[in-house]
Order: sequence, then structure tokens, then C-alpha cells
Amino acid sequence: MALNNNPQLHIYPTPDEVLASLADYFVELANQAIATHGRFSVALSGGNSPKKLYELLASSPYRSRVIWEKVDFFFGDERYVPHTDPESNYLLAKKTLFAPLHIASAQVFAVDTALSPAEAARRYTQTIEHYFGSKKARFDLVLLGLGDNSHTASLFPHTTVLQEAGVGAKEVFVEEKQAYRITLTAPLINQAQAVAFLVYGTDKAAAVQRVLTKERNVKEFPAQLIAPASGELHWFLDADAAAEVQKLKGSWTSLFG
Ligand SMILES: O=C(O)[C@H](O)[C@@H](O)[C@H](O)[C@H](O)COP(=O)(O)O
Repeated sequence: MALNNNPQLHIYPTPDEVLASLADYFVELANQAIATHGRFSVALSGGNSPKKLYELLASSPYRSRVIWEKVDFFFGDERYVPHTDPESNYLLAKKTLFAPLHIASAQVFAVDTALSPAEAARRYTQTIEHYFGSKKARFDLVLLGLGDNSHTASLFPHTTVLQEAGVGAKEVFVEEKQAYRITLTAPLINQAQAVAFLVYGTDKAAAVQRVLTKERNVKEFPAQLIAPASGELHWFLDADAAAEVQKLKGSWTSLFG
């Protein structure tokens, strides 16, 4: 049985090994993009999982392996809170990545959550369109996490944004959070050169199995929407998060570190 959307799986015994593997991949993509077109554009994921990745990238030896002045940072989604709020994905990245690496503000494209949700999304779409100019908006890398309910970015189950055909950012009211989020739409994510999920921990195993093996049902399993048109799709998993798909051995290749 093939896995949905034909991903490349990278499975390692522990989260630290997964993080090191993804950090290596990040560096490889960054240097390729900078060599090819002078800049590296990356949309960061939020939540807790990527915190250690950002800290790793900002530490030795990774910090010396990328010309950080040539990296431009966007957000795959943002909570509709001030940038000083502990819930803010911007604040997480600022503390763990931008500050330690002395990233200039001109390299950081944050969602303006001081605007109304709809206006913040509209402006973010404009920001992305302006950055890529007349070319099709195409991030070099989009980092994604996975919620235990199979959401990714802020593409939550049973929300209208799942049907959004537009290439840009949209506001979405998330019932279970009783809060607005601003998220990149699936069509925009799917234009990326590369998409990498970072998922670790036992609590994610069921969601990983649903997204990768269950019959397509994007309302229930929104992460199934992520299928880059011509880019690469990678899942970086630890053994706990991959436990359910491990049982399907033979249907995929795994890279144990
Ligand atoms: O803003 C966010 O919360 C994220 O972008 C979201 O999609 C996250 O990746 C998942 O909810 C997993 O979150 P954890 O890594 O905290 O489990």
C-alpha cells in the first residue's frame, strides 16, 4: 500500500536525531537556494515541536553553515494575538532563531495581528505576492507540524479554509480554540519547492497514521491536503510518532539514523 501523497519518510529512534536530520536538510536547502537564486525563503511552523529545531539551527555547528543574511522568514500560520503574547509563533521564532542569529527585521515577514483577522490575512497575502513579484509565489521550504487531530498550519478539521482555492493567507476562526488564526492556504503551501513535516511523540502516532494511510478525507484529516505540485514532500518522524505506520512495513522505505 502506497502512502498518501507519496512522501519521503525520515524516521529516527529519538526526537534529537530527527531534529538533527531536519536541521541538516534545512541547511542543504538553504545553501542550494542561495546558490541558485540568491535567497532562501522559508515559512516557519508554530507550536512547540519546532522550538528545539530553531534552537539547534541557531547553535553550533548549524549557525555557521548558512549565510543567514540571505534567508527570509515567513510564517505558515500565526495565532491572532499580539507579537508579545506567549502564544505568538512570531515570538517563539524571535526568541529561538531571529535574536540569537541577529536576523534583521527586513528579513522577517510577520503577520500583522494588530489588524482585524480578515485585514491581517489580506495584507499577508499582499506581502507574499510582493515578495515573489510576478513569479508564482513559491517558498523554498515550508515547515509544518501536525496536531493530534490531523490539522497542519491552521488548516483545522471542518473549517471553511480547507476549501479555499486561493493562493495566499486566510483568516480562520477555530472553534476548538475559540480564537482566530491566520494561515497559508493549502494551494500556496503546495506551490513550495519543499515541504517538511516535523512530528515526534507518541501522542501524534494516530494522526500520522490517519493522514498517511487513511482514504482521503481532508475535512477530517486536513494535513492530507498537503501535496506539493512539483516540490518534495518529507516527513521527519521519531519512532514514537511513526509507530502506527511502522506496522505497515514493506509499503515504504525508512531511514534509520
Ligand atoms: O500554530 C500552530 O500551532 C502550528 O502551526 C500548528 O499547526 C502546530 O504545528 C500543530 O498544532 C502541532 O503543534 P505542537 O508542535 O505544539 O504539537
